[in-house]
Amino acid sequence: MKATEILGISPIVPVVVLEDPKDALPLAEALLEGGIAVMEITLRSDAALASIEAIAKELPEMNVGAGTVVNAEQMLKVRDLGGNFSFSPGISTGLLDCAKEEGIPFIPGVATASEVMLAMEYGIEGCKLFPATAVGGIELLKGFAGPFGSMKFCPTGGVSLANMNDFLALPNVLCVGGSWIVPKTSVAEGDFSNITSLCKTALEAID
Ligand SMILES: O=C(O)C(=O)C[C@H](O)[C@H](O)COP(=O)(O)O
Repeated sequence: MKATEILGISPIVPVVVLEDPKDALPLAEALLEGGIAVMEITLRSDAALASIEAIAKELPEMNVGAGTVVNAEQMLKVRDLGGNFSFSPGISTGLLDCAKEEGIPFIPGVATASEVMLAMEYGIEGCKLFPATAVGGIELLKGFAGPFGSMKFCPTGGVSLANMNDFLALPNVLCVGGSWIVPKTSVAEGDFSNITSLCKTALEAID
């Protein structure tokens, strides 16, 4: 699947931190029940890789990938475990070369015009804007739309129910990423039905 197709699966990409792989399947099921069939599990915890593996194996209807991928070794590991894509908070030639050589769907994080141009040199059509609100948010995306008319974005970092529609209204935004849809406390308490409700609330609130 191309990176832009991944960004087209759902208007909201949940950014997930899991502390225990046993939470992976119930969480993926809760998101699917809430209408969201894509999830980014960040490699910030020891549980991440096992969680990606479990979901890829047991729930093929969920498009699961990794976030916080910062080197090629991680990108290959994610692919080997069945992960469908890699998101990174940033962009590097090490990651770009690996994704290109191995045909791995890769959504790099960008925050400047030069980083967008580096992505374009590698044929990338969809980037994460990170950290979206801190680097200029809506105004920056409007600015990028001029010189980089064909580049699509997934703003992430500071996006929430309150501002998601401002981002989704922009023609160069395919989806938004956010952790608000999967509160750590709900996962810790096993309150997966709350996560399903948060998905439904967010999807219904899209203009
Ligand atoms: O880990 C990555 O790959 C990242 O790019 C970082 C996350 O996407 C943001 O930390 C989510 O931001 P919030 O929704 O504001 O919590």
